[in-house]
Amino acid sequence: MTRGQDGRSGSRSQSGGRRPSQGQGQSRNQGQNRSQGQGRGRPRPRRDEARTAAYDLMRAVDERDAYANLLMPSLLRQRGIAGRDAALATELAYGTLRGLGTYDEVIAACSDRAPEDVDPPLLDAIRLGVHQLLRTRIPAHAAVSATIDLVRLRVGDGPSRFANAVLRKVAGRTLDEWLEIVAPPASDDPVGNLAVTYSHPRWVVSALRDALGGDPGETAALLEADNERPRVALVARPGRATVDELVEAGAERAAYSPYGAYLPEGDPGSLRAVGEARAAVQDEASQLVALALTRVPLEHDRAWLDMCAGPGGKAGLLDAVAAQRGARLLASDAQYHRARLVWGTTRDAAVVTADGTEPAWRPGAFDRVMLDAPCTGLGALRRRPEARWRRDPRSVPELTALQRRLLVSALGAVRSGGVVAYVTCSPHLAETRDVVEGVVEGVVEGVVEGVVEGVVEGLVEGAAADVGGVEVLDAREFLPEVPDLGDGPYARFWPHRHGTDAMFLALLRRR
Ligand SMILES: C[S@@+](CC[C@H](N)C(=O)[O-])C[C@H]1O[C@@H](n2cnc3c(N)ncnc32)[C@H](O)[C@@H]1O
Repeated sequence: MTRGQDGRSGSRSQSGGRRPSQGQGQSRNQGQNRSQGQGRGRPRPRRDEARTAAYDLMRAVDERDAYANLLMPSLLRQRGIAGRDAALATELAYGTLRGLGTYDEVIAACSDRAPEDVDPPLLDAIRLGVHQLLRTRIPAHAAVSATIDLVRLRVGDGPSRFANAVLRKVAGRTLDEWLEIVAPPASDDPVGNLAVTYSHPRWVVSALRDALGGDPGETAALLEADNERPRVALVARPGRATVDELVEAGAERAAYSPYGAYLPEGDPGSLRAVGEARAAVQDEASQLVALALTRVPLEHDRAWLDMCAGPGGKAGLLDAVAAQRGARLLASDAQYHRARLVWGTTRDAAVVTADGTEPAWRPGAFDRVMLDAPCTGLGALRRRPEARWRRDPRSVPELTALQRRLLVSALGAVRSGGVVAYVTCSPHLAETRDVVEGVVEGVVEGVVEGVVEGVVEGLVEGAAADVGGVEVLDAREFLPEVPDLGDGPYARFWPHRHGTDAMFLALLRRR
């Protein structure tokens, strides 16, 4: 996994070039690698299935842009790795991918070469070793020798000497001790300090901090939560499954969503309700933003639209609620293969492939519209271990322009008095507050004029701000069971507050 310029979480100059003196860093590991004799007569390297699988996954992420969480299950299955070995392989790969921003700083401090000058296959193996040394209870000698064997098998004998030298130095200190050395002081560079400490790109730290109002303590809590593996959340689609059914199958009732449950262990696909698409894996905040849209009282309530529906998580829930109310959902996505997935999550909905910015429906046709907009996904970093390094801040302006156009189109699709939910799984202010305020103020660059009659100026402040053509509802009022959703009128979910993805919800009513 390479980190681009913008994604870099720090550099040697940031950490002031502070290097541990030679000889330091060997106490914990001294002599532990003697069995790794050099040169001839060296024992053949042993292949460790869990570590090899973790390493191969990291290489696939780097070389083929693979998604770790999608590839890992099939890789484990193909190799017949199960049980504790599968858990170890997954923990090592995901943990290393998440932590590599920190680990590269430590590697830089232990080597004459900057990480970007190290051959990527070798660098990945060293990162895997550093993760074991600094974040697991694997004994140092086992972590080092297993990594050296891995390097010899996958990269070569020569590079194993470099890896050995680096890892022996790394092993001499704890993670906290290394952070004292490699993270820039918070007083000089608060963003850099958080970026190195919690292994996030600087620009992501800045965006998340701004979204949290600048509070450094809360930003740290969020970044820490991003490094945890999320619990498996389930939704029981109403009228099709019940939470009781999921609880009987081993799940625990969710804290907030009336349709939610958490599965502490096991494969959710093995649950009967999930196999029959009556229930599904779905983040609790995703459930709640969809429910909030359905809870806004409307006199006439027949036609619902999910404008960016693929792969169909929210559409599955909206479809089930609509069926209970005698309403009908149209689920649409610009991409055919994404729209096709919605067939699997819905029963009664009509599903089409359509570009939301060029509506395939007549204006004002719908009572409720869900716009779950394409976004940077900065709120779902827990789910994809490598995602934080892949996101590019240069994509933000392009995304926000699309989000504005889609929101204008969504407001055009809803009838007078109808309601639009604008949702992102990103808390970035540019993608959330600024998009809504921009559209409400009528500042929409490059949008066909007149798509939405009556979208007029007005600043969104406080609860239920009335802004002429569009009324911004206080979204929190439709989620009374959830605390700490922010100052309104939007609802903001956070991993460190709610145990969910960071998700943004604005509810807009056409006048
Ligand atoms: C955040 S995802 C939606 C997730 C979905 N609502 C769910 O809960 O499973 C955004 C979706 O928007 C779609 N999309 C992107 N641009 C679009 C456009 N111009 N019109 C319609 N859909 C679009 C993408 O293909 C993607 O499936």
